[in-house]
Amino acid sequence: EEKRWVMSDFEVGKPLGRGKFGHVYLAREKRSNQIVALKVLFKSQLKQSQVEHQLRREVEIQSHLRHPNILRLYGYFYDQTRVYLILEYAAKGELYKELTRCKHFSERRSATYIASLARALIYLHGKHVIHRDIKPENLLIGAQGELKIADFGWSVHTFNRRRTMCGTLDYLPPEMVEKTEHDYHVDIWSLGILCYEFLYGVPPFEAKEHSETYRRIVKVDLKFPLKPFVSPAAKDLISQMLVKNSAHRLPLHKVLEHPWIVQNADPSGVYRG
Ligand SMILES: CC[C@@H](NC(=O)c1cc2[nH]nc(NC(=O)c3ccc(N4CCN(C)CC4)cc3)c2s1)c1ccccc1
Repeated sequence: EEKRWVMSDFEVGKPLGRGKFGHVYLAREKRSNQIVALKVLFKSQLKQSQVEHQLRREVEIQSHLRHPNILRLYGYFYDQTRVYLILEYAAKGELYKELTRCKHFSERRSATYIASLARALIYLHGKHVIHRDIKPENLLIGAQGELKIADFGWSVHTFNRRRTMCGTLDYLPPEMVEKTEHDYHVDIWSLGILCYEFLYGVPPFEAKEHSETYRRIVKVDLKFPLKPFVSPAAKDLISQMLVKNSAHRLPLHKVLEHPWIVQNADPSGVYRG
């Protein structure tokens, strides 16, 4: 079944966006007329950042995953200078742009997204995969408004450890900031950060200086602003996920049973507005 894809199999359309090491374009696979997203990464940039092994892992992991809230990776190919990933097209675009536009999400929308992500993480952890980079920039919205986890660049199989993070610190749990051992509980922490950011529009430990964010994370200096109004049930869920001791974080199946999720999440996992 491993088909060898080439550039001429596709008709490339408009640029959809950009990320680290490259761009992503709308494309149509000529034989099937299937619309896809073609992610084009530059080998030169991958090499100088020494992330080729990470990309291989991203492809290896994402190509074997099948879940409605995880973006499909259909295949890949490369030429002299670039690597191409053939990805599922998420027709409603990037979640972080939607969050910026709305400032913050309603409790129903937030709970619906958090429930979808919890289900996706249960599936991932069941396959011994930790995503480790759950944040708005890595979330896309499908044609029916469903959430899709994209960009498995930082994901790992639980048996092998690694660290050296770059980018925002905001989403890192204490054990990763303190560079101690970490496991799948890191994704529960990130889900808590995400829930807070959906409801308030900013992550909980945001600060001007990295050093200040670091201090607030390791101290779990969690504060709930008075505005916008957020229900006590939502705050209770967030407080049970943002716990320093990773073993005491609310397990994902308990997240799905939490009253705030039960009362606010749309059972279909799709937010219809
Ligand atoms: C998450 C970053 C990552 N992105 C992917 O892998 C991506 C994979 C993938 N599949 N579908 C996408 N869809 C879009 O990017 C998209 C953007 C805007 C859209 N709209 C504009 C507003 N309009 C009102 C509605 C339609 C629709 C779809 C993306 S991004 C990445 C990483 C490295 C290099 C490039 C891209």
